[in-house]
Amino acid sequence: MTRETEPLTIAIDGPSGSGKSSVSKAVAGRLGIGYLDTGAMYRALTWWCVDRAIDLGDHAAVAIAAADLPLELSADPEAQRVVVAGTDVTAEIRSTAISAEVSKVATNTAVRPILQQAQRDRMAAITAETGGVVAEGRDITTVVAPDALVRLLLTASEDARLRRRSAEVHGSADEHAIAATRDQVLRRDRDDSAVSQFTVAADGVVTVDTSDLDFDESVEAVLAVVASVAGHASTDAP
Ligand SMILES: Nc1ncnc2c1ncn2[C@@H]1O[C@H](COP(=O)(O)OP(=O)(O)O)[C@@H](O)[C@H]1O
Ligand SMILES: Nc1ccn([C@H]2C[C@H](O)[C@@H](COP(=O)(O)OP(=O)(O)O)O2)c(=O)n1
Repeated sequence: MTRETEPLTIAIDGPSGSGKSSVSKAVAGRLGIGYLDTGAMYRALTWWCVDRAIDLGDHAAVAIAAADLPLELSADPEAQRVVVAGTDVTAEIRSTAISAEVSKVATNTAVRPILQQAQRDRMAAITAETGGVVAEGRDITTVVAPDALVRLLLTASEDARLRRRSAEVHGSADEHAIAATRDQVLRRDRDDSAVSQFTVAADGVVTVDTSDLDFDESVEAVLAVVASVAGHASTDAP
């Protein structure tokens, strides 16, 4: 298979607020391939455990819930929908309450191999359906899909990440809003770093620093890496 005909698997990792989800969705849309938000799977499992009153500190019980998680996740980058046991939790899994708890689930080492295998299976199914996939998270370039055709680490300064998340969640990037965002960005990254390496690019992984790029420039920078590594051009003009 030549690089042009090889399935277009793109793995993107990075810390909170680096732009992984929004940039990955736009890149998948421009390339006409599917999208997998692996963080949404950790969030959906957290929601499911809270809903069923499973103690997040009970590692074995959370792992059993992970193996049985009745999750439906859309692959369409323009219409993301997360459904657990028939309940649409697309918005709720982004709530501050779930953001505050999700690292307890993501750092459970009995849970990770279960979700990582589910993510590999999902990547294969999306690739079979659309010819490729953009999968993003914390360990996609290193553990879930180290053989992906294109592997990228999206980074941004702490300041830029706090400002972005603050504007997104609180509609403002003033001092108070930023202070209220620190837990969901910095504390969570610190906790999540215990189980994944997503601040330094692994061998063969290309770093794209978006600190001084706006959103559209970030999308173009990622598409340029895809074109240089895989020889794929995007299908639409911006
Ligand atoms: N390069 C960028 N410049 C400015 N804002 C950005 C950029 N990339 C993403 N954003 C915005 O920052 C917020 C967080 O981005 P998101 O994609 O959710 O990050 P992550 O998935 O890495 O946590 C979103 O509101 C998004 O639109
Ligand atoms: N592959 C992944 C994806 C996410 N996680 C963890 C890290 C985060 O705390 C949660 C939620 O991830 P998500 O990507 O939604 O978080 P952000 O949008 O970057 O704030 O899951 C992980 O450990 N491994």
